[in-house]
Amino acid sequence: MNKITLLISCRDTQGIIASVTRFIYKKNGNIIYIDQHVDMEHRVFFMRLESQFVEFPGSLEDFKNEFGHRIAQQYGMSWEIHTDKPQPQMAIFVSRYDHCLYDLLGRYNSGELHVTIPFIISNHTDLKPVADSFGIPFHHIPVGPDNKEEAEKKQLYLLQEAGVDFIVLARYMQIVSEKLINHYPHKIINIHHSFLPAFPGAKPYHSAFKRGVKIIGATSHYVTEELDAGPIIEQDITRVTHAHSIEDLVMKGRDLEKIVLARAVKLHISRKVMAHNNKTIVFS
Ligand SMILES: Nc1nc2c(c(=O)[nH]1)N[C@@H](CN(C=O)c1ccc(C(=O)N[C@@H](CCC(=O)O)C(=O)O)cc1)CN2
Repeated sequence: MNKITLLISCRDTQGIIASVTRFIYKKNGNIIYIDQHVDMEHRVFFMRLESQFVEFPGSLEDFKNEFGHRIAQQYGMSWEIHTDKPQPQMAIFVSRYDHCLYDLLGRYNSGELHVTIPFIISNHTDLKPVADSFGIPFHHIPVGPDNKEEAEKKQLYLLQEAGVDFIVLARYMQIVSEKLINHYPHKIINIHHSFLPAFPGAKPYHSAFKRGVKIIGATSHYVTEELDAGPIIEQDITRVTHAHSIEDLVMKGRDLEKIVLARAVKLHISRKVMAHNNKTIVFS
């Protein structure tokens, strides 16, 4: 069975759903999922639709061209059509912390993540044995104050050569540049180890401990140039008390980071996230 996932956004007006579903119907598609949201403040309409086809009507390119000319242009839509095959290519960037990397590779190994991981990139060599144990190529690209541009050129070459679709920063402790972000707009997913907007930056657990908070959290967001300020995809929290040391906060936080990052990555893979005005619509 052929399945497509359609994501659209456009100025809100009457008849959008009717026009789109009629087009799918005329192409003998069976709609198996449909959800929509209207940003009432900005009058913007968002929709996610999945349709199955017993026999896909011609080529995907022809389908896209016809949808573009007959429907999307009429409403001034931004739109994407995705198929389940080929699986998206997901690159992982990591530094020295291994908990998110192990979690993602474990889920990948058990078939939970419908992606292909072509390689892992790191600015340190510490986690190469982890990559080796899962049989995934590991590229060590050191990053220092004097070679950030050169390092990113190497990263971009590997990413483009492998046809990478999106990047996961699994506790990658380097600021990525506008150049890399512009090549992958809303396609770089970071896990930040705090309940944003509280405690951005490299040492949130220390800041949380010093502040004496009673709740800590983790946030997964799309990366933008501004540090830890991109559209939030997923968050979660846990309660802490005066009795918890910084080390306790770090340990409790790690579990949250793994869960939140995995949820965000799976939502992205399922094409259930649409970014708009530095926020996200996350379909169920
Ligand atoms: N352009 C962006 N790059 C990155 C983001 C982001 O939101 N936008 N998130 C970070 C991850 N991160 C927190 O989640 C983070 C990573 C690193 C730092 C930091 O201050 N790094 C120092 C160097 C630290 C080191 O070498 O260990 C630096 O780069 O000068 C803060 C927050 C990933 N990149």
